[in-house]
Amino acid sequence: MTRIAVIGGGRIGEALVSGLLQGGFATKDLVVSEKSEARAEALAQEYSIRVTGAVADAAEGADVLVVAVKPGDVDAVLTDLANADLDGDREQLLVSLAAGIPTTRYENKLSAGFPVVRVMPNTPMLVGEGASVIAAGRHAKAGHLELVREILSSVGTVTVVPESQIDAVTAVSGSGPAYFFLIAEAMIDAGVSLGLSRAVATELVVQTMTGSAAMLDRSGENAADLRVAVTSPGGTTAAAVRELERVGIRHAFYEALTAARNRSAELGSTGE
Ligand SMILES: NC(=O)C1=CN([C@@H]2O[C@H](COP(=O)(O)OP(=O)(O)OC[C@H]3O[C@@H](n4cnc5c(N)ncnc54)[C@H](O)[C@@H]3O)[C@@H](O)[C@H]2O)C=CC1
Ligand SMILES: O=C(O)[C@@H]1CCC=N1
Repeated sequence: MTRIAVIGGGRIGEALVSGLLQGGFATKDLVVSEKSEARAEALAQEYSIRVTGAVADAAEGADVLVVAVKPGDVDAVLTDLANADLDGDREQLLVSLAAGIPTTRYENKLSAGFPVVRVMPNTPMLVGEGASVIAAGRHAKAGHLELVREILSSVGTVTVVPESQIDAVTAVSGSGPAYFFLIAEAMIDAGVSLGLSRAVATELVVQTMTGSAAMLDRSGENAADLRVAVTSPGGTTAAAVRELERVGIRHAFYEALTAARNRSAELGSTGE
């Protein structure tokens, strides 16, 4: 069985651990390295897995090293890995979940030829509905991509792209859940302002979003056609859409995703 070390047990590290365990991954094949003691204790309790404070301790004996720390902490992890007494006989693979950080940053610090796969995950992996996008580094072979695909497919969909597209992917699916939650929040508040209880507004918004996402996924129709089907001539939806267009909702999304893409590229060059 593949042994996985997750370095950084924060929000995305925990989402991965939780998703993998729910998908049937064995607790004995999973170890987390987490530098916050409180966080380490909480993870060990919640998931009954081994959690250690030392990166090297987690990395030794693991087949796959998943880096899930903030971009600014990646260099410190790489220094720990470079100084660790890793098992030279074992073929290891490094998988980076960090936004912005290119595979070359890892390749330049690890031993020659070390395979690296860059991943942009998203938090719905916590409930097995993640969208993970993977890109091969210079030394990653088809078999390495396949292994990463196999691991991540237990927590959602997996798409392969060239690394040059990962910043754009980060803007769409990595940050995407936040846009979605922001819209949900705004719709709930708007429902409350129209006199609905928060409980009723929340229930309606959650089901409307779940149902609409299911239609988009399963109906075979595109988003524009599905929206048109709800928009009766002279009706309520047309009145609402007119307001959304007046305040520039499309332009807002173009600008927002461009800002996220640019920020991802910036994280790659500065790390902060
Ligand atoms: N939160 C999200 O939706 C997404 C996050 N990401 C990426 O995942 C990475 C982690 O993000 P979050 O989980 O949100 O951050 P976070 O701050 O919640 O988690 C990072 C964790 O790493 C730990 N850590 C830092 N340095 C460490 C070290 N040297 N050894 C062991 N543990 C260490 C911290 O104590 C913290 O618990 C980032 O690089 C981010 O760009 C990618 C996609 C989505
Ligand atoms: O906001 C961030 O930087 C991370 C990367 C994608 C989602 N969250």
